Amino acid sequence: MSESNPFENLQEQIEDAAGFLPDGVGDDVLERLKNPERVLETNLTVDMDDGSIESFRAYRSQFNGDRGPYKGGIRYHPGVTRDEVKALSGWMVYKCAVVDIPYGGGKGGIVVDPSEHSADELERLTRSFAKEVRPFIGADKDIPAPDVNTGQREMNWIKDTYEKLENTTEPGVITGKSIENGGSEGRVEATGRSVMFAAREVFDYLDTDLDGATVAVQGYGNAGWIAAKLLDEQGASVVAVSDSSGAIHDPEGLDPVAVKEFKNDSGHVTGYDDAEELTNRDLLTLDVDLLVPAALENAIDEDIARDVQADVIVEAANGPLTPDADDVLQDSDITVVPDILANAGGVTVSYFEWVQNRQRFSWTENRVNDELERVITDAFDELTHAYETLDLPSLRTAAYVVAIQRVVDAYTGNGNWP
Ligand SMILES: NC(=O)C1=CN([C@@H]2O[C@H](COP(=O)(O)OP(=O)(O)OC[C@H]3O[C@@H](n4cnc5c(N)ncnc54)[C@H](O)[C@@H]3O)[C@@H](O)[C@H]2O)C=CC1
Ligand SMILES: O=C(O)CCC(=O)C(=O)O
Repeated sequence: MSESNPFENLQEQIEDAAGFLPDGVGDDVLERLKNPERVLETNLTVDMDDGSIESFRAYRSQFNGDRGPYKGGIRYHPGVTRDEVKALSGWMVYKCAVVDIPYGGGKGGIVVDPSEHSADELERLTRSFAKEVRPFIGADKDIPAPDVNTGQREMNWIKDTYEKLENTTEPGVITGKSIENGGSEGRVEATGRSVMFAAREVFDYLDTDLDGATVAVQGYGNAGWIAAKLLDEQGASVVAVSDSSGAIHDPEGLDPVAVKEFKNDSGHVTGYDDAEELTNRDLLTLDVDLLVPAALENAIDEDIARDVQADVIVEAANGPLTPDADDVLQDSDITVVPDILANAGGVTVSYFEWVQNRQRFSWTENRVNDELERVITDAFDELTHAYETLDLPSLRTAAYVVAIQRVVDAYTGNGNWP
């Protein structure tokens, strides 16, 4: 994986796109668009099961709140850094803007390898984080959600801690909860589902068929495995998948559900059936119709990009391509559907969860999925419209132009500028 700094990459993406805004944007506003409003950085001290105490660095970045409360997930990973969290919070701003949901962007992270801790230790760590961020979060302030290595369990702990400390019931303080705790139908599948919708829309736009297309998926967690399953249901053939253990390949097509069951039992995708094993790099350069990076940022750098053979990339992960890789792929006429649209299903259904929590009224799974489909297809149409009418260099630039314009309009509409 490249050492490229995700925060610098985010800033480069914003700067590049801002140059294409029809009315331009002043330098002072551009600085605001490129930098977080505030970052909480703290140390969590947590009791371990053996009686010792360990401390963990933790962050919450609130990047921009011009369009609504800060919104974004919480990541548990040993590689979390302040700059990574800042970048992820910035991508949330433009993601919420491109799908036009009324949120700003935020993101949190804790430097921890969850596989090295018991459930009790993770609960104490999560509740300690919730106590630390409590003054800054709330259904109208900042609404966390799941990201890498966090899910319903952690969201339930945060909701419970917050509500006890505030002596209230406020399920909308966090999304991605279990259904019994106020979660929404369809949230677990939402990120992978929007990746599938984005793939379907771009294949249609390019006048090619998703039915029968070959697909490689990097990362077999929440986003990757659901994308693989739903793409398979659309008739695509998922020929390769990977996780941090390595990659597996079957040119005849893998069964995504059977691979997931194997991973649930064994902890990894490698060793599945008699599938050929590949390196993680080999998976990224397979000759497939569609490549879905669904692991971490900077998975594809300039060097790997030169060897990519896929015709289309749909980004399930946040920031999986470095800007240099993006340039190489553009020169090779490989179409990239950017993360801020393709994986926006997660936050969109989080928004539906928040709306349901506020209304104290639950939607059916069909309603959630239908509304999600509408949001993603409308956003894809707006993006391709901007791409064509403004003659923009890539769909990523188009997504940022649409999104930045919305953030600037909200900021200036508040009477801030010019
Ligand atoms: N969970 C969600 O709702 C959303 C997630 N995302 C993004 O999707 C990406 C994945 O997130 P989740 O699926 O939630 O995380 P997850 O923790 O469920 O899964 C991550 C997967 O990536 C694999 N992985 C890690 N390093 C790898 C490598 N070098 N090569 C191959 N596989 C590798 C892991 O083994 C695991 O299978 C992240 O970039 C996240 O920010 C984006 C929007 C929403
Ligand atoms: O569901 C959410 O609010 C945010 C999900 C997230 O962290 C992301 O889209 O990267």
